Amino acid sequence: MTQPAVDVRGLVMRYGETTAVDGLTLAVEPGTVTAVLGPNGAGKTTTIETCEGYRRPQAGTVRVLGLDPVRDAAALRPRVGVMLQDGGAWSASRAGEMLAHIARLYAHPLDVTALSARLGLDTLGRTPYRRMSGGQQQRLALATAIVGRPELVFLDEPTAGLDPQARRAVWDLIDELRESGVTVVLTTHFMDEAERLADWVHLIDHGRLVASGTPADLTSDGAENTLRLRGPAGMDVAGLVTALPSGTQVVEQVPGTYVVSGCVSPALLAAVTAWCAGSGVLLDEVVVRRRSLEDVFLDLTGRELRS
Ligand SMILES: Nc1ncnc2c1ncn2[C@@H]1O[C@H](COP(=O)(O)OP(=O)(O)OP(=O)(O)O)[C@@H](O)[C@H]1O
Repeated sequence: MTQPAVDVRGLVMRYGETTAVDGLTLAVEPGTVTAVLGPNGAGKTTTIETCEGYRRPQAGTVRVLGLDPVRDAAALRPRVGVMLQDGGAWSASRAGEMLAHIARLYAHPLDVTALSARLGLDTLGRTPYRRMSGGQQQRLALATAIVGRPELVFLDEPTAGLDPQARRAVWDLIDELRESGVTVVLTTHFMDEAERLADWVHLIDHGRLVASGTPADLTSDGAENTLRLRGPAGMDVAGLVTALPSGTQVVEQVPGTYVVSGCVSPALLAAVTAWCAGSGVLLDEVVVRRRSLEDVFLDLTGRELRS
């Protein structure tokens, strides 16, 4: 196996009595977009900040591009882009100046004018950072993370607070980063975003890894997808079940709405429609509902609110 871009082993991080990260082990394959997901307080930011070299592991090891993020910070700085949750910019700085200044620190930066236009920062003129909207500050933080053409970029909630247009622009940019071979590690609370962008997902809770895989693996793993039928109320559910592969269940949830659960396959769909044809039943609607990443997330981390 190639050397992971990020290699976290047995990481433990505590704040006083609180164990934020509790023996976490995970790896990020180079060239992938990897999403680190978890409920509030799961330990995502602490883990990412440790990978960025802002915190020293209290136990375990962290390697980024094969290097120690604290000891080898100087060697990693030109190779790793970082987008923090709260930008960390000087309040009087202007978007264009700040981006141009940061670009000058790198040997082969992206074109600042083009990047500003892509992220809608080109119209900000002399607006100081403190007067920018949250979404503008967020986009500037993303631009500063990638302007130096990093090999690896950490994006902490890159689309939090963005409107739908800006969100799409950020998604396109992340797609392009992947296409150009950049490794992207991102945290997000938007499950549709993770499903859309990530090649790989690590789900963490209480500072530990609870699941890992591609979005497709996670949503199909042991999952019972469902088929939802709408038709006449009071259909012969018992008769339908006998016509379907063993293990399939059918429930009339409310009159006229039926949920068929089991292994949803083309054969199951054909068996349902064949039974309907044989029984003279005309369905109004047949919907295949696949488990989403959000279903997996809620199943694994529970539905109660986190503080
Ligand atoms: N500087 C700090 N001092 C004390 N406790 C902290 C500090 N930073 C984080 N914590 C605690 O550590 C735990 C993990 O926090 P962390 O910010 O890493 O989680 P997270 O998964 O990023 O959460 P969120 O999704 O809300 O951003 C939480 O219980 C949090 O309250």
